[in-house]
Amino acid sequence: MRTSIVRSVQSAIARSSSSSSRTYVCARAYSSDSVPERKVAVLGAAGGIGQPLALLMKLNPLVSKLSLYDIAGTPGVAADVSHINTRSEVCGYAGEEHLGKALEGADVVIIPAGVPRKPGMTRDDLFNINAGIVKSLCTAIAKYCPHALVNMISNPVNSTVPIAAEVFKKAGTYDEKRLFGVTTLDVVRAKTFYAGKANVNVAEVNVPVIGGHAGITILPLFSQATPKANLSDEVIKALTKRTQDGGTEVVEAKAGKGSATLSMAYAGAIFADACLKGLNGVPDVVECSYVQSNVTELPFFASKVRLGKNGVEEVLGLGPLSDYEKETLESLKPELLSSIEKGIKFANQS
Ligand SMILES: NC(=O)C1=CN([C@@H]2O[C@H](COP(=O)(O)OP(=O)(O)OC[C@H]3O[C@@H](n4cnc5c(N)ncnc54)[C@H](O)[C@@H]3O)[C@@H](O)[C@H]2O)C=CC1
Ligand SMILES: O=C([O-])CC(=O)C(=O)O
Repeated sequence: MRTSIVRSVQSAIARSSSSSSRTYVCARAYSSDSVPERKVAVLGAAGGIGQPLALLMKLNPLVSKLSLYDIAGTPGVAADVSHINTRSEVCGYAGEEHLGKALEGADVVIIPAGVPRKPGMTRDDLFNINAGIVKSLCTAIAKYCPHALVNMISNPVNSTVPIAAEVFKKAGTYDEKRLFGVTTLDVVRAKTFYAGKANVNVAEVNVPVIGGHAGITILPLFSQATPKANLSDEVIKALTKRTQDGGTEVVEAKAGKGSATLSMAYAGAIFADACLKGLNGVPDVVECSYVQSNVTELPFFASKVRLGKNGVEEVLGLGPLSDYEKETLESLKPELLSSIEKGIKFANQS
């Protein structure tokens, strides 16, 4: 992903001698026969995450159609990114009456629609607003692109993914292989924080992160981190806590102006790229994601997942855990279960 973005940017700069100005909503750049046609839709594309995510997906050579949907503001975002001379055609859709067109034929739908946290709030405090948004967007997905891979970013992810599953079940379109809670930002943070403490090249670091995506439900497995480093128990605990509180660290630093957007867009682009590679048959694509799972007794759980032509090819096991990780895993289960149940209840009563 990193290499392909750099290549796209480099070749875009090399080709930047002439660009025409376009004022229409859909703009085609150029086509390529070497990779399959893939449509990616971003719902909430005019927001803090949506805009940089739209940029990063426009730089992805695996995307042939980029569909940007929001309740307002998307024609401007679409016109802007459409001038970037990369493969994809870009279309901007604003307003619910255009949601069907935005979704039709999508292979991957990324959902960063909804309100972000302010200081003092938990992700669960977003439930009342975001649950309804996610429910209505997923109802439309079931209707217009029931086979798309859905990348859920909207918080609280621990509940919005079960809501999506229930909506799809009711519509008769649920396929557990195609629904993903995006927890990649937890992995991105764990890698960065670990590299800093272990004094290793961050580009080589791998750290699985399991559980869910809120506070103590986020469990980075530093015992499995590579390259190996001899970190003390205290340092591992501090790294775990910092990863769990990474979102809050950004919310506080932004002081009322929202939560992580740029790092989230990066993480979302990494995960969508992995989904596209899996769909295209690239072997051994593995990312952590919050999916329907039986690796624990909880119905949804984040762990390493192998991606393939149908979405989830295999939910991988947790591997060996340290005593600290075993204890932390047990203590996160009640909160995660209650967030899952809250989502299921919401979807079935409203
Ligand atoms: N999974 C993760 O790791 C992360 C998740 N998030 C979550 O992502 C969500 C979005 O965050 P930001 O982009 O910062 O918020 P934002 O407020 O900047 O953007 C949200 C966008 O969603 C749009 N929107 C609202 N209702 C909509 C609907 N019914 N259909 C389509 N679009 C709709 C808004 O118009 C807005 O443009 C929040 O819930 C936030 O908590 C944020 C960071 C990390
Ligand atoms: O903390 C938040 O509200 C946004 C988020 O999920 C993150 O940054 O991990």
